[in-house]
Amino acid sequence: MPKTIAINAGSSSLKWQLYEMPAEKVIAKGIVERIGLKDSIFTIKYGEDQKYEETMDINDHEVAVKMLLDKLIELGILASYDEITGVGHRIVQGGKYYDQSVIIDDDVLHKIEELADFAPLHNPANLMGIRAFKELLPDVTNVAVFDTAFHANMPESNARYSIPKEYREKYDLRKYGAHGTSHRYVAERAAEVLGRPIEELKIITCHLGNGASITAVENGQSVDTSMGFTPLAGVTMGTRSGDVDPAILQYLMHKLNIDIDEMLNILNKKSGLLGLTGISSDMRDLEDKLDNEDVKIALDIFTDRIRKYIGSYVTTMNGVDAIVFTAGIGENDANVRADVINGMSWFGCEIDPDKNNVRGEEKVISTDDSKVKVLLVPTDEELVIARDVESLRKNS
Ligand SMILES: Nc1ncnc2c1ncn2[C@@H]1O[C@H](COP(=O)(O)OP(=O)(O)O)[C@@H](O)[C@H]1O
Ligand SMILES: CC(=O)OP(=O)(O)O
Ligand SMILES: [Mg+2]
Repeated sequence: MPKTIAINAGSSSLKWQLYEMPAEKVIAKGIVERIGLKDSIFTIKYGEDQKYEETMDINDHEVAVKMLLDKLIELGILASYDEITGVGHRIVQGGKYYDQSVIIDDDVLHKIEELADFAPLHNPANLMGIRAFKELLPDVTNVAVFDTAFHANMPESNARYSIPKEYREKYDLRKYGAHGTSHRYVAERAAEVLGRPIEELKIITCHLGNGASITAVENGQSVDTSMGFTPLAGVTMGTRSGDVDPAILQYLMHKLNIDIDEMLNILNKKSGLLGLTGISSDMRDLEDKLDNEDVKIALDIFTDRIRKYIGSYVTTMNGVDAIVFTAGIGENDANVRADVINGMSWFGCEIDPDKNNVRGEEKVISTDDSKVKVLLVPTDEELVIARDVESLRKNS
């Protein structure tokens, strides 16, 4: 049976899942963390609860991929490399070029590279993943699945910034959004759970992971989303500021005597929950520290910004039928879900504390008479990637 690997490469990590297709069965999955640092951590989960873990120095993505392929054989998960018929890569930015997944050739590779400024934390890392697989498995089909694809056809009035037309046209300045694979998947699942055609629904999807974004989905299409030209915009995230007054940049750059790269590094990597608390970017490290005033305010900011985007998207769509929570925080954190929804009773939205007391399960968590349904839907970007690889591979 053909096997497909779905890859989500970050700057210092590589998450992957190996599927048997078309059965869509996960046969192994894992993560390589701390690539390029001392004591990289290599983990594989497979079979019935079996786990392989090793700590060693893994210098770059190619070494990580080589080790992954070797271990798949050593652990008997694969008999040979030839069993892998497709590799799918999560690519954050597809810019103006892509509104659907494509097989990666030299031109695609070049465009992903060209778009690095449109997703500086992500596209360069995604490229490292592609190059590593192309080097080690040169004959296998590689497919790019873009975070931006789902948002590519949003109404112009939502995608444009109020800046001079000449710059917009010359430099492709617009809202591209991100996490689209996840927003699309959870919106479709939510319609399924509610037993209604997605074409009839107005849905707001909240992808709350390390990066976080909110999307308005009408008629099954993304009509607006909180991330912008890059994934820095929108709600407060783990280390990213989300929306700020752009005049802060000039003011701080003068005060600190720093250049724009350093300024953006502060907004991308030192802000958000980490910057607000000075403690951690990880929600799990903050929730037991509510006696710390900065932590308390940071968590209020986190949920408040999400609630404001939801409110604005209710206006964008002139209504909402369902609000969906997903990703690391959205799937695991009942307090965040409750804090976001409590205070929205004015438009008929009420969470059921008992139903909400759950983790990672696909279900409705609003009260029976809540006019707007609230759902928890675990995302599965890897499955969407594997499906796209399989369909492009078959048709190529
Ligand atoms: N049990 C939990 N409670 C609260 N937050 C959690 C929990 N588990 C994971 N998270 C949060 O999820 C985040 C990671 O989400 P994830 O979707 O995996 O992010 P990414 O794909 O961007 O790496 C972590 O930063 C952490 O804050
Ligand atoms: C686009 C984005 O923010 O992705 P991630 O959440 O994986 O950082
Ligand atoms: Mg993610």
